[in-house]
Amino acid sequence: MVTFWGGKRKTLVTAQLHYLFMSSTWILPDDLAVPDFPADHPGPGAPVPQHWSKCFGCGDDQPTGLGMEFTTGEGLEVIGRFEVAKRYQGGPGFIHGGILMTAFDEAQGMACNAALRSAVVTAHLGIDFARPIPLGAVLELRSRVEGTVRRKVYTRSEARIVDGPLADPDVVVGSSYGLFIVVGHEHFEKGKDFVDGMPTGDQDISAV
Ligand SMILES: CCCCCCCC/C=C\CCCCCCCC(=O)SCCNC(=O)CCNC(=O)[C@H](O)C(C)(C)COP(=O)(O)OP(=O)(O)OC[C@H]1O[C@@H](n2cnc3c(N)ncnc32)[C@H](O)[C@@H]1OP(=O)(O)O
Repeated sequence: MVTFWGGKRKTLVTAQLHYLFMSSTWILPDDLAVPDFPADHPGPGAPVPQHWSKCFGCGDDQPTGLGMEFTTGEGLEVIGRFEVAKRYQGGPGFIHGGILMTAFDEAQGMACNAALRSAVVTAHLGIDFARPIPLGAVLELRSRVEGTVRRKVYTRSEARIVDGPLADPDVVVGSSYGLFIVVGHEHFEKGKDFVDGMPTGDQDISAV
């Protein structure tokens, strides 16, 4: 904790500095329900299909997208991977923060879908940028559902560099928490006039 005087009015300003643990506080509700493990869960290492082929996060028919690929992990964990392409640059040589946030959004949405078998949309996302992430790094995002309250789904995710420059699977380079909301197919009805393609796989969920 650091206290100092600042500004023309000499206001007392108190700032808490997190030198050691760069992570924000995210308080889960007391009435959180942990979802049942799906009876037909394939076990660790199974591919988790894209949810929509035009999706910027996971679609294989989206050339400018992240092209994230997902597999199941232990329990309800979902593991996503992508390589930080040069076009995702923010500061010279490093990933743009918004790209990392997009990856966390996608990864936690996929974890909701795998655990609950329901469509979800993002209501709130938080992110901690713990280390600079170089271009060419292969990022692995491990995400899970912490629990649900009615239609609200609370999630967590951590990113590590597992291949390429600065790879170290023991170092968390970023982390995120999310609040997703379970929605019905009518949610996507509003988008059907703007869709720019047709589903290309059985697993595709889109507005068409
Ligand atoms: C990109 C498309 C994704 C396609 C997914 C296809 C399905 C595949 C399935 C799965 C894979 C997922 C992979 C996708 C990954 C990417 C996901 C994205 O980036 S989604 C795009 C960004 N997000 C939006 O565009 C939402 C825009 N917002 C809305 O449409 C509404 O606000 C919505 C649906 C979130 C809530 O509206 P209401 O009318 O249905 O429900 P109300 O009653 O307002 O909220 C329900 C509960 O949630 C709380 N809530 C809602 N928003 C909140 C917020 N921002 N912060 C805190 N609480 C919030 C409320 O207080 C309420 O809580 P109480 O049950 O009463 O306790």
